[in-house]
Amino acid sequence: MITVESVDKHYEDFHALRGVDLEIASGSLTALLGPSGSGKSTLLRVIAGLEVPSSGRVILDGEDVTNLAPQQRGIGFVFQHYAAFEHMSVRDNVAFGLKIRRRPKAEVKEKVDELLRVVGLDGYQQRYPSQLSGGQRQRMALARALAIEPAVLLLDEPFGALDAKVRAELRTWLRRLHDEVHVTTVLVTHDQEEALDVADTIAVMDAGQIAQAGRPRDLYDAPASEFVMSFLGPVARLGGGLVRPHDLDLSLEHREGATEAQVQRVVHLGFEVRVELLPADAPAGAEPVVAQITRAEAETLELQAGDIVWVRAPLGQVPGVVAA
Ligand SMILES: Nc1ncnc2c1ncn2[C@@H]1O[C@H](COP(=O)(O)OP(=O)(O)OP(=O)(O)O)[C@@H](O)[C@H]1O
Repeated sequence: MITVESVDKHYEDFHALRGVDLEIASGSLTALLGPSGSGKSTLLRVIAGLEVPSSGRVILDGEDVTNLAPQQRGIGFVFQHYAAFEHMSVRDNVAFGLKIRRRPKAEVKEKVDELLRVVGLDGYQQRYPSQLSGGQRQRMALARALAIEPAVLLLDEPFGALDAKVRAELRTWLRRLHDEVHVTTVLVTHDQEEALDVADTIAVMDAGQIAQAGRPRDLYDAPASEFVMSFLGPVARLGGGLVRPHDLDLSLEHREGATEAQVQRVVHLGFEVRVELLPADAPAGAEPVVAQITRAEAETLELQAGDIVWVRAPLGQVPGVVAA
């Protein structure tokens, strides 16, 4: 268990972390999610011991480590741009931490082979980093971080520099790797899809504070604020409140609680259909309200640009009120 207790971090006159309290369960995969500058990396670096908090404590498995150096914390770290030893083979890169700890040769070889299998780089032992793809380099970085059997694995946008397809593959892979090795993992990301896909707990950060922490589903279904709601997925603003586009209900007749709107555009996205609507009471120049409906619904309604429809939030979810 990692406990972050009332942590503040000031950089001269900038207040980067503001009273952060967070509990990270042993064996979990927790994502720190938030916009650029919200303090994700700073919090990760405080947990790692690369930054000393201005006040507050970091407790690892019951031990106050606030004043311990990073190498005394049993932590593996992977950054976005991994600095590999370019003149060393993949085997030697992964073996590095074990050799420093003067482990017997046979044990090192066995361990490195096992790790390279786990990260899907078996057979790459003799290659050099320059002969690997970006995704393979990051997997080698993970193998290297895992080699010392850290109590905690900290990942700062580890796939950030890679293209979207490789990122998606690697996060599926990371999830499976985590299921296999169960090391307590904290992942920094600004990508909500990545966090929802991979993490079992998400802590959403906003301006140096934890806006909300919990299971991905709970955050998605019961966001504590408009900030959390809009950060975790698409939103539509209707009658002053936020709703999910797929929760909007369209009909051709007036219904209780519905708002009259004109269809601006109907976009077919395969299975789903996006309907851009302009509410009758919208001020001039307002952004359209986007509703997401199924193809079958769109066919039943026979929607076309220019049509008048009635749109409402789900019953019981009054626009203007966000679940607390
Ligand atoms: N060494 C430093 N000196 C001064 N200010 C800093 C320092 N490191 C970070 N900051 C500031 O602290 C704030 C939080 O930075 P941090 O890197 O933690 O954000 P982040 O959420 O990880 O952002 P990103 O997604 O862009 O990496 C930023 O406004 C940043 O400019």
